Amino acid sequence: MSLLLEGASKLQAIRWVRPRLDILDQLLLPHASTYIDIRTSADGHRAIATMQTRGAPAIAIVAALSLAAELLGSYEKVSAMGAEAAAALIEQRLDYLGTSRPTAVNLFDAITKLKAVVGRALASGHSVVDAYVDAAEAMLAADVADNQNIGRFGAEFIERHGGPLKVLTHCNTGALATAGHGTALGIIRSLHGSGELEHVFFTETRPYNQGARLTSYELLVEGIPATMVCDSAVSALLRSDPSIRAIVVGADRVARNGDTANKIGTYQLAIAAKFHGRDFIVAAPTTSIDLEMESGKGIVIEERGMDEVLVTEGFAADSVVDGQLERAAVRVAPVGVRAWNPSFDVTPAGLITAVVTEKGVFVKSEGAEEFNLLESLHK
Ligand SMILES: CSC[C@H]1O[C@H](OP(=O)(O)O)[C@H](O)[C@@H]1O
Repeated sequence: MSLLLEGASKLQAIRWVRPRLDILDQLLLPHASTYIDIRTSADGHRAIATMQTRGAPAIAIVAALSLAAELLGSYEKVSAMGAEAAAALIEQRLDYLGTSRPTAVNLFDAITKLKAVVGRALASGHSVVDAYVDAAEAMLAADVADNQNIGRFGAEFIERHGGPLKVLTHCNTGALATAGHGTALGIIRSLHGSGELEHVFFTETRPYNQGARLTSYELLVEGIPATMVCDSAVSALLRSDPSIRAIVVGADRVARNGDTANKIGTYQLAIAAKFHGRDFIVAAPTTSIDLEMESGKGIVIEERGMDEVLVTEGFAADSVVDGQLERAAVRVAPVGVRAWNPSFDVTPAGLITAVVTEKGVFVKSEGAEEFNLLESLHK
C-alpha cells in the first residue's frame, strides 16, 4: 500500500510503501539527496541514533515503521510464533528502539501506544503483526494531518498582529523533521500559503547546523523568502527589525506546565523575544506533550559527542569519490580543548506566549507563569 500523503510537502524525509521503508539521509543534506533502505528495527535504531533521521515526530515514526518493515520481512515466521511470543518480540524490539535517543517524548508515546495495540490483538500471531503494522502506518498519516492543523492554528494566532508578517525560527521543524508539512515550519508554510508571510529568518543552529543544512534546503525548495542568521545574531536582529513579530520553534518534550525542551539555543531565543516584546511560540503535536512530566526539571537532556562542536563547521559533503560522498570534517578548535554539548535546553513556561498543537492554541491564564496543559487538553 502506498502512503502518498496528501498535504506532505514536496520533500519526504520518510517514504513508506509497504513493506519498504526508505529515509532521506539527513547527514548528507543539503549536498546530496540520498534515500537509505531501513529493513529492521536495528536499522531504525542506528538511523535515529546517528541522526540520519531526526526531529521528534520523525524519530517516532521511523522507529515504528522500521519494526513494521522487519515484521513484514519475516511475516510468516513471526506469525507462526503465536500471539504471545510475537507480542513479546515486538515489545522487546520497541524497548530497544526506545534507547536510540532520550529527549523527544514522541518516541516513548509511540512505543506505549503500539504496545497497547498489540496487547489488544492477541487472537493469533497474524493478528498481532497485522495490528502492529496498521497502527504504525496510521501514525505516519496522522502526523501530516496534525501538522496541517498546527500550521492553520499557528498562522491564525500570529496573523492577529496583522500582516504581512516576519517571523524567526530555530533548528529544523519541517518536512525533514516530521511526516510532512512540519510544526513550526508548518506554521511558516501555512503563513506563506495564505500570502501573509513577508519573510522568515532562521538560525544556522550550531553545532549540528539543522538550520544551515536542513531548514535552508526546505525553504529554498518551497520558494519561501528567507534569510539565515548566526545563532548569536538574533538579539541584534530583533532590535534592528521591529516588524519581526514572533519567534516560532518546535519541541522535543513539553511538560504539563508548559516548560519546553527543544534544540539548544531555544532558551536564549525566548529570553531575546521577551526582552524585545515579541511572541515566543512553541509548535508541537500533542504527542510531544508529556502530561506525566510536571515541569521541565525532570526532562532528560541528550548530550552528544564533542566533535560536533570542536571539529566540524558543518557536516559538509566535500566530494564524491567512486560514487560515495566524502564528508568534510574540519577541525576548528585546537586539540585538547574541552566542550559542553547538550543537544537541547529547557525554556520555562513563563517565557512562552503560546503552545500551538493540532487541537488548538493554548495560552496561560491571565497573570499565570505556567500553563495547565492537562486541563487544556481535556476540556
Ligand atoms: C518537529 S522537530 C522537533 C525538534 O526536534 C529537533 O531536534 P533534533 O534535530 O536533534 O532531532 C529540534 O529540537 C526540533 O525543534
